[in-house]
Amino acid sequence: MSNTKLLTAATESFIREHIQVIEQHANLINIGVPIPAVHTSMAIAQAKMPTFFNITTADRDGTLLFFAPTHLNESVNRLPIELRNVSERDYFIEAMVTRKTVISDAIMSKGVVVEPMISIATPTVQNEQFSGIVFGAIHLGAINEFKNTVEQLLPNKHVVITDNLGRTVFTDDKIALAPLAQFTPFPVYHYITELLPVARVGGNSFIYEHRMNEYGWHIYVLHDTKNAVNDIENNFIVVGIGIIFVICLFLFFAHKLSTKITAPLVDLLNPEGQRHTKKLSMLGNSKEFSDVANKLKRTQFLMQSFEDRLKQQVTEKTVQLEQLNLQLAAQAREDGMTQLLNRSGFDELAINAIKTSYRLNQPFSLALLDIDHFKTLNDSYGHPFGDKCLQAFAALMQRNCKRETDIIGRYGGEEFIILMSGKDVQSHHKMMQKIHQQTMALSLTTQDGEHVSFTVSVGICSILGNVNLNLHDIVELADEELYKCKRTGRNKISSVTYGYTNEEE
Ligand SMILES: Nc1nc2c(ncn2[C@@H]2O[C@H](COP(=O)(O)OP(=O)(O)OP(=O)(O)O)[C@@H](O)[C@H]2O)c(=O)[nH]1
Repeated sequence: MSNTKLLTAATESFIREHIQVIEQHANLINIGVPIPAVHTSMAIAQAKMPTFFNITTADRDGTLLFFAPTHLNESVNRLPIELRNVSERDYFIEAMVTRKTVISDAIMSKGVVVEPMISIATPTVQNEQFSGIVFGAIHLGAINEFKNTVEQLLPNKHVVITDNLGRTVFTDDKIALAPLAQFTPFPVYHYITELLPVARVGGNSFIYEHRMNEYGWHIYVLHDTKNAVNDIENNFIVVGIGIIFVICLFLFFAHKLSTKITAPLVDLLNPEGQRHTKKLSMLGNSKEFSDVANKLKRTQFLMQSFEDRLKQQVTEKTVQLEQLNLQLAAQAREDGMTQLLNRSGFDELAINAIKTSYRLNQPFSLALLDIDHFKTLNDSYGHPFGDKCLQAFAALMQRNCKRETDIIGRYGGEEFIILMSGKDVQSHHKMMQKIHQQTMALSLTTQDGEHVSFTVSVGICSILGNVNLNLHDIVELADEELYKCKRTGRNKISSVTYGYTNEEE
């Protein structure tokens, strides 16, 4: 039961209890019990119920007839008539008119005792005529019933009870509200509590609960806003931690569940094979699962085949590319017209061959061969014929220089080069003589059917032992010999030997 409901029930039973006493005595009068006996009973009742500071009878004009406690009767009788008459009081008038028990608003008593009070008035009726009232004044300052209830049930809360006009009937000791003080809380709303009404009492703010009892009294239970806000904030933390805990728990179980589902699927894709068997059985052998498993296996198989095919294609392409690279490299070193090495191709091989010869202390010769008057050939028979001569001369060289160690190249234009290693330099010279003679014997037919021959000049540089000359030096020396040939009439061989002898032929 809520706080206000409890208190509402308590106030109702409090009022009912007091009504009963008043109505009992009115009834005694109504049924004709001798008045002295009724007065005696009233005095006893008042003594037993100290919240009644008096239980009184008045005649039909409102004049007080009897006053309990009886020791005040004399004082009452000495009062001026207007103070001994209650005919102007609302509770008297209402009881007279309605012929029913009336509970007054919270008012000040008058007469011998002036205190805040609530009057319970019951009309008396004799010969069906209104004959007066029996009424008891509840001393608001002496209400202790609720105090105990409040202290026991609501130790940290405050209670305000008002009549139906908002005049204070009761407050606990901690609230500084005088009896009869007006208490009509005007709800303002707190930023945290938002929807909870907040009342201000004596400069303090309280969140309040409100209820009205069946007699029109208002019951307010006040909560200190600081405590209430703290309570709410604490609850926020507790609720927040609770929510986080629940989320964590949910995530944990969600993870467990997802792992339980996905682990066997992942395991299915594991090429190690049968490890999934146990996990599969965890899920049961449902048709859906075996469908998924089969599809995954099929996908895995397709992926594997695709990967294998891809690897094979990559390997094939790599080999093709390597071959292409070799071809390109070879082409880069080759003279397109004669298929001999070009200058850079020749240099690359010749440098290594020279180094090897030096290391092995082997003799070697380098010869430059230049077709004589080649320009005239071109000019006389045309450039294509010139090309034909170049190709024929290249073929002639290749036919003669068949040793593995012979390196032949076209060094530019109509100039050819050959490096001969091993054996003796005489054999190199003989080889050049052979080429020289065969060139003279070579006869090429022009487009016009004319037979044309040409000659070649040859400059040779032979090296015996390690003379510390590099390719460039040796080419220059051979070129000097070639120049000598050209200068002295062409169609000649001139040679120089380093490390042994210098000979001109
Ligand atoms: N047909 C043809 N001619 C070329 C090629 N490369 C260079 N020539 C020509 O070869 C000729 C070389 O002429 P020159 O350097 O004066 O030499 P030459 O006429 O042989 O005179 P000498 O060497 O002094 O006997 C030039 O006319 C070039 O145009 C080629 O690939 N094909």
